[in-house]
Amino acid sequence: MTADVLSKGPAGPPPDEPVLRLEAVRKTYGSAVVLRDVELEVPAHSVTALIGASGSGKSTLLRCANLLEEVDDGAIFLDGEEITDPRIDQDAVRRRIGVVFQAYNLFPHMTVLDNITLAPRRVHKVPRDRAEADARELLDRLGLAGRAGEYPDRLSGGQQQRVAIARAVATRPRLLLLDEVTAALDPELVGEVLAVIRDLKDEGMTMVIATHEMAFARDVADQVCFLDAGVVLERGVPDEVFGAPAEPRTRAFLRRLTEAGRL
Ligand SMILES: Nc1ncnc2c1ncn2[C@@H]1O[C@H](COP(=O)(O)OP(=O)(O)OP(=O)(O)O)[C@@H](O)[C@H]1O
Repeated sequence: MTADVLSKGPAGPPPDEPVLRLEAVRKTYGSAVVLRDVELEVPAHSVTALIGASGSGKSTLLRCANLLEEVDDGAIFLDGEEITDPRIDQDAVRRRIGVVFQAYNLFPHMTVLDNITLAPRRVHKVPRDRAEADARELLDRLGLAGRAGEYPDRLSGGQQQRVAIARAVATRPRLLLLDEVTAALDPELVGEVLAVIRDLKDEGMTMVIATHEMAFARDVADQVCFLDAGVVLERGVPDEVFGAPAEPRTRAFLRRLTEAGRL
């Protein structure tokens, strides 16, 4: 898919406007500062990987971007529109952002097909026939053809997570946020989920991915941001951040991973 196909025409944002932009974002929980002056730009059709130790603020950043958390200071823009403006219609913003978490959060009493078509039909008012045809096509692409009528508990963790990703992209979001989507999976199921994310990248989906899968981040990301205690300490293309990190704390983080056999 080309940028032309996805652009919003004359009324849309300027072509060089990042899909997501964070300006001096600060987030606290009580007296703890969890995000500190975070700046981030996510260009259209690019993948940003957020890496960093547990507790460094990766999930919080994603939750702020999706307005699940209120920022204390700074501003967040989606296609150039400030979404942290209190006058904004938050539901309308969330309709433009897909989110997938570590826990798949599928509705257990609904079939795979109903899980995927619920938001397109109820929220986006897509007619049932159309929503179901789109969902079946998606399932096909994600290697889940024939699973439409199953209930989630009949599927493996990897299959459930692929359904969760299908559900998130069924509404054709402008931006997809993925938070540790392989963390709950058995190691042998991780690859199938990562393959799906790689396919979405190839189709031009703009994504921000919080991950502990360093090899994947290095392989799939256009930009890697290393978070350390709520600060984006280092950012760059994967070869810079992984190959020649400038900051001692990035080097120490990567060394720990190497020693643990995870890099
Ligand atoms: N709702 C909350 N209330 C209070 N503190 C919170 C809350 N959510 C997160 N925190 C704290 O904010 C900090 C950042 O957490 P966050 O989940 O964003 O880190 P993370 O980098 O995503 O970690 P992980 O890799 O383990 O998922 C942590 O110290 C965490 O304890």
